[in-house]
Amino acid sequence: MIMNDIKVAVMGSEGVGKSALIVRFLTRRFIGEYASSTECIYRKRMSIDGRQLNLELYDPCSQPCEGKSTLNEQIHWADGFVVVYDISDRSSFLTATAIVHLIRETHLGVAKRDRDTDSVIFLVGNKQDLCHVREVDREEGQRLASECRCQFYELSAAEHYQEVVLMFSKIVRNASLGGKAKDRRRRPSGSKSMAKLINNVFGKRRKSV
Ligand SMILES: Nc1nc2c(ncn2[C@@H]2O[C@H](COP(=O)(O)OP(=O)(O)OP(=O)(O)O)[C@@H](O)[C@H]2O)c(=O)[nH]1
Repeated sequence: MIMNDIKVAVMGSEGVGKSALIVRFLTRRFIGEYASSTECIYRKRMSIDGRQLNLELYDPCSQPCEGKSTLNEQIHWADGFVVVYDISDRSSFLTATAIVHLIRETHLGVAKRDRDTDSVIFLVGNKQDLCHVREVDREEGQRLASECRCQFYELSAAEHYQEVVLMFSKIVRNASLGGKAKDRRRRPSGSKSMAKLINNVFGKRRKSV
């Protein structure tokens, strides 16, 4: 049986809940405090539309660490992108905006050949359960998604399970359909973190919940 490798990068500024979303998807659990001091790739075997897929999920670490990949390397590596912000943190939305634009720019050349690129960038407003301290309106997320031709979700890794699973399943399916059995690219590796630079530019603020 032919196995397809699907690579999905989960991106966004520190503390938006990237690890929480991934862990929710992979284990069904919400793990509140999750120590992630290294970037890592999670692997999962999935069956989508009767096809067997090997999913690789890339979870960057926001702290500087040895051998960390750059945002550009992550973008080149991945077939699909989940760009996460925290609806209660406006600066994380600015970071997500910058990342989405960077992905669009990087993939523009590819997009001419491959029209499916639009369906492989998912913009996710996480921590929907914190809507009483919301700083980013749902409409703003929707607007960015339609401007940049991404799919849009508001979710809560803390409270939703089905929605999180559906979101990941959908991006894996879309990435596998767009897949022109990509010439396998290198794994993310490198030294400088573009994510860090973007965070610095927008001046991030860590919020306790
Ligand atoms: N209320 C609420 N808190 C959440 C949610 N998702 C994550 N958190 C909390 O947000 C904090 C950061 O979550 P992480 O999953 O570590 O975020 P991250 O984006 O992986 O962060 P880094 O690894 O530092 O990049 C933790 O305290 C989580 O418990 C959510 O949906 N709702």
